[in-house]
Amino acid sequence: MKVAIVGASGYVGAELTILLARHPAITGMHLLVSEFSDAKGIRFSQLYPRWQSTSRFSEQRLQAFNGDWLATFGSELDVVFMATPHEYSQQWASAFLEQGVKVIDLSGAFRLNLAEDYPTYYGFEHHYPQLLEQAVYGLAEFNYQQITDANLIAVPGCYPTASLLASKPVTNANLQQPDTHIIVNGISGVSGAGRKASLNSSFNEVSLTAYNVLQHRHQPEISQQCGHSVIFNPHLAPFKRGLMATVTIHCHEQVKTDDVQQAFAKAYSPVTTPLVRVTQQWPKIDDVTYTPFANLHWQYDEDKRILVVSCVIDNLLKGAASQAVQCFNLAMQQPPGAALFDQGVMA
Ligand SMILES: NC(=O)C1=CN([C@@H]2O[C@H](COP(=O)(O)OP(=O)(O)OC[C@H]3O[C@@H](n4cnc5c(N)ncnc54)[C@H](OP(=O)(O)O)[C@@H]3O)[C@@H](O)[C@H]2O)C=CC1
Ligand SMILES: CC(=O)N[C@@H](CCC(=O)OP(=O)(O)O)C(=O)O
Repeated sequence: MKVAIVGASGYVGAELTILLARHPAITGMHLLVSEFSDAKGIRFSQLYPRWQSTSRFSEQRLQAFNGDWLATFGSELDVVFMATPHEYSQQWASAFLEQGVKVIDLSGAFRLNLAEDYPTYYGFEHHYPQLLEQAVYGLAEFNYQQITDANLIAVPGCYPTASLLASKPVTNANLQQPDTHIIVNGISGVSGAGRKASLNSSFNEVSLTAYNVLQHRHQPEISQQCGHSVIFNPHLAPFKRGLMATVTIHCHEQVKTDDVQQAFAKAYSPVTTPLVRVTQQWPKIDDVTYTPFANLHWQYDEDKRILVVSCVIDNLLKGAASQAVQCFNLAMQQPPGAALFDQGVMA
């Protein structure tokens, strides 16, 4: 199969380049950047020397992407991965779909159901409401059937991935008290903000802080996918990679510890969902960085009917690139662990 990665110079695109190079079914890969990118024409390994001589496509040059490129090379592609800004993904996805290319988009351009939410949460008008209807949400552990049949896959955001892995077993089993909010406290490393320089993500400026409280674009995404009202408090922390979401859920009066146990056992098992591990202790970010795994642990107070679930992921892998590869494997009828793990161990 032949694939392209648009945004291959960015953090997420670079992780994808390395993961997909390990994929046995991929025979060709185009690495693309924006038309006026500083990275245009240079080799991937010059930008990311860590991968020099270690990966199949790392000596390839980054090419400028535009309409001419698409007209010349689009028809030879099976799948395009868009690791680009939201507005840019929104603008280009339909052109790939028209050429018969499956689109796996890692931005937020196709994650929300309603076009009218885009100006509020993303700051632009959405011009493709029909694609919002068509897009399948790529949370692989829950939407595997729809992903298998999809042409346009919206890979979840990093915070929503950890938040939903923690909360969906509970909301799918209807254990939550209806007239309450699910409260999500999220903490992300700085790579969550992407590679581009900005004052807020510069080394001397970052110190643990809440940000975008009550207005972050991931709040409607989490709420839409778990079907319950959510309060989302994101925090930025001074480490490079990794993300934790700790979720507090008020359960209804019939809920016992056994019900919670059964809800998580139904959602996750080492055989059917090997990338999600329910652990015996509270998970740490270092348990999962540089891996495609999500680790989670929960505790329930039967008297107060309060359930707390904490989930950790690598924001660039399970929160983006490796989850996109899970979607690729489902959509292209590949083994679920291809390029990701072999019997539970990183490939
Ligand atoms: N970082 C994270 O933890 C996560 C990020 N995401 C999403 O993934 C996407 C990529 O994020 P990330 O890698 O962090 O961001 P980066 O800023 O690191 O990379 C962005 C990439 O997009 C390219 N790009 C920018 N503008 C254009 C354009 N007009 N045309 C074509 N390419 C363009 C850049 O290339 P160049 O500037 O060289 O042209 C670069 O390769 C974003 O939508 C982000 O929201 C999703 C989940 C997690
Ligand atoms: C630390 C940090 O800045 N994180 C990013 C989230 C990155 C991500 O996963 O989200 P999208 O794909 O929705 O952009 C933020 O809060 O905007």
